[in-house]
Amino acid sequence: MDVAALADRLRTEAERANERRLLVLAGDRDAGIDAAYTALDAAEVADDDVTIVSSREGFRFERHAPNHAGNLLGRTRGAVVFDAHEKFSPNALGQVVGAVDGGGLLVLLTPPLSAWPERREWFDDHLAVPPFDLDDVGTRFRGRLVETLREHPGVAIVDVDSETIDRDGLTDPWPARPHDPPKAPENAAFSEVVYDACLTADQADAVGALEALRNPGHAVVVEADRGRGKSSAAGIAAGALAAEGKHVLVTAPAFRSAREVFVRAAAVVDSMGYRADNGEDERRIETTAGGRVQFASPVAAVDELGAGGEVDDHGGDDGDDGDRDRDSPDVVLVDEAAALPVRLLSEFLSAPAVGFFTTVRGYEGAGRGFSVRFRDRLGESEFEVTDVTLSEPIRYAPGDPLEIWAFRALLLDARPPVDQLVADATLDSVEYRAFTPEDLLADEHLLREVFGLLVLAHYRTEPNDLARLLDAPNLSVRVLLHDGRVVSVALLAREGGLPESTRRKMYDGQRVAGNMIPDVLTSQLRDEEAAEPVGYRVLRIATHHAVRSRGLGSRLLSATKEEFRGEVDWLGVGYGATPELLSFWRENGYRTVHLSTTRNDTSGEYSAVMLNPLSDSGRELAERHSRWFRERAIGVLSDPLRDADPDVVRATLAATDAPVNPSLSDHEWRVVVGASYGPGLYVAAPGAFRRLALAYFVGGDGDDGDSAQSDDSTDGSETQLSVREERLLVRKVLQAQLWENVAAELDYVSTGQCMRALGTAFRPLVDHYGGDNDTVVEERARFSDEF
Ligand SMILES: CC(=O)SCCNC(=O)CCNC(=O)[C@H](O)C(C)(C)COP(=O)(O)OP(=O)(O)OC[C@H]1O[C@@H](n2cnc3c(N)ncnc32)[C@H](O)[C@@H]1OP(=O)(O)O
Ligand SMILES: Nc1ncnc2c1ncn2[C@@H]1O[C@H](COP(=O)(O)OP(=O)(O)OP(=O)(O)O)[C@@H](O)[C@H]1O
Repeated sequence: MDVAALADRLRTEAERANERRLLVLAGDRDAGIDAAYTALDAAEVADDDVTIVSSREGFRFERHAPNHAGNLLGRTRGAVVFDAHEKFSPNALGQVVGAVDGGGLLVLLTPPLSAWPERREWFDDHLAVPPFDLDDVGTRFRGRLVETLREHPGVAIVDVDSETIDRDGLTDPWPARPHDPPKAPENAAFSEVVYDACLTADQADAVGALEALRNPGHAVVVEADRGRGKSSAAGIAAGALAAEGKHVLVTAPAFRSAREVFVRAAAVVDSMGYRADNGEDERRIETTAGGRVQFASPVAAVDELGAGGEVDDHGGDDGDDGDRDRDSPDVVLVDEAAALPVRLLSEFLSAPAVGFFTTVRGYEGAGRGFSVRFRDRLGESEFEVTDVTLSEPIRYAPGDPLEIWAFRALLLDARPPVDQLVADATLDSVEYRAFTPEDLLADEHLLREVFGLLVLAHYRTEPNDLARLLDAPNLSVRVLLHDGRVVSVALLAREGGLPESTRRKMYDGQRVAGNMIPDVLTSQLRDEEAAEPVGYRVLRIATHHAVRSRGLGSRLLSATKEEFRGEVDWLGVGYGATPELLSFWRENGYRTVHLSTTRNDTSGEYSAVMLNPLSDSGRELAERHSRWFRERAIGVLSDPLRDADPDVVRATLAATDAPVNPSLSDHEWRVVVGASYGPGLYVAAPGAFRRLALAYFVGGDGDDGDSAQSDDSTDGSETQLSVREERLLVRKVLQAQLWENVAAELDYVSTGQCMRALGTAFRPLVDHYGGDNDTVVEERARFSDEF
């Protein structure tokens, strides 16, 4: 049998079973490309149904460069040729696999399989971060990948150099069973045309469940693996709702993943005859009933909800301000919800009705913060929640061998241990362990648990991270085991220790990969010595959801600290700042040295950078940067960080290790005492109030960011303000917001009341920081009768 005959048989078999087949063409690149043409001709895939992903150009097929393989997400193609000879990445592989249609072929062009793992590749360059070089990068990911190719059913391997077929990949499958026909639920509210648009019974059930969103107070969660038609179900329901006059706001991490929603919504609106012309905007569909379906990025969608619909930002706005809509959405549909952080998802709970669409196992949205953490929160909300699962694949038959192979090769279905196995974990039952990449590779269970826990807890873990875990020379894994099962994991990246020449380059603005903390401290914060000490950055940490808040995360960090004391200068971390996480890191001895001045696009969070020194030079580094952070805090909070969440600001400052001396002049004290105890005005000397507020937040007079718990309570200590007062200090004094806005946000009945509350809030600060100052004592005495 030659390549042509093999491809023909693979295709015939694939079509019969409505499954996909994988044809690996291993060997010389040109010979592989020629063989791919031969195979596609023999398999009779139409040219316009083929996509090639390659760094080369000049094919007669649709072509994408490997770094744009994401263009295939959510698409359906008869065959995809993936040229892995140049610029191969695990992510790109994950992105292309899902796009192959049932009855179609994935053709993978690789170097000779026995040599591929050892070959130094483009992706390896990314793993060879200074001070490591290419020779330090492992070969395990590709080694494991090749093994899976040799083992899995449905995978054919041809050696194009010797023109031999190593495996034919034929499985002689049963013919595909037809889909159960979709049917409308009894007493359906949407019209029959809507259900006619569904492809499977599962999809019709999902649309039936989504009818609930016609009324406020309902939430629907649709879960499925990739390619089950969930975006389409969202689109069909969106179209039907818009045809009833509803304003449906659709959001997703990128418009790309929501495109299918709009295609289906447009088709439904058209077939119902409700389409209103709104030009060429593919992100907005209007209906003659006055409804619409409209896209907004997650952060813009949250703004739109918060602003009662005043913002109409959908990323590609052409700026026709005159057309801006002022009514807020009736329904929000969140596609690829699992790819969004829980904090952002929670914001959608302010919508009147909301649908969440999540991929359970797949390239995008692999993070399952959704199912684990957010699902509980949704259950506790006011919404009446309906869950639907789509299990029947639409593109291909259930049990498709290519899907099974991809799950295994990229660990898309990795999971932490089941809850029951770890439920009894305590600080006494766990054991701290270091695992090398060899250990992980040798024990598939362990690898799945470690990676599964990272995926579960972090919304951005992707196939490239699996390769990093196995091959990157700068990464280390530390875990806590309970009865041999992984309950807590930390992924550490070695950073710093860079030679002078590299430090100089960094200082001069050149990016040095894999050294996030030294890079921020050197290039942004202008410290040419910052990359000299060596440290470990905690890249990721996660505790199994069933055993959180038992001190395990903290134990893992303290054990790490003990292990590395004497070996490196610092431990550090950089992450999307939330009040809870800031408090977790602070409790574990990490101190703020930076809060980024731009928000993360997806989460909308500002990143905090924190250090925990282990040696004298680490301490010098941490102290110097804590001090600089304190010195610039007033400037950045009143400018780029003006809109940062006040609770994040409180917790960030509480985790700063550099006491502030407010040092007010006598005149400034008079203004502050006047505004607190008498008729003076804040505006007469805002700078003085800022320094006092900063001293209060940083100084830690009993405040640890979470001690002030109820809005108006205090912990009894003299200088402890209530949470509301602290927020007032952040918003008005540190962030220089307008009185009107502050009063509205913090529920003061008037700006006058808000102003008075600010004066009152400053009294304990005046007493504490100015208690020994003669001017303060005198001034305060003048007002003591009145107040
Ligand atoms: C670089 C990074 O990885 S930053 C991101 C950290 N990781 C994550 O957010 C993944 C999901 N979260 C988790 O896996 C865990 O919550 C961890 C790793 C943050 C903490 O692990 P745990 O074993 O629960 O830690 P531990 O029990 O020692 O400390 C818990 C304390 O952390 C704080 N905390 C941290 N995150 C949260 C949170 N999301 N919600 C509530 N409290 C939190 C609380 O103060 C909590 O104390 P409490 O339970 O008394 O309220
Ligand atoms: N009702 C439908 N009518 C026509 N085509 C459909 C329908 N439902 C799904 N499809 C097609 O099936 C494929 C998968 O559907 P869809 O993108 O909605 O699934 P998904 O679960 O969101 O998949 P992915 O996770 O890959 O984005 C798409 O090519 C889509 O066009």
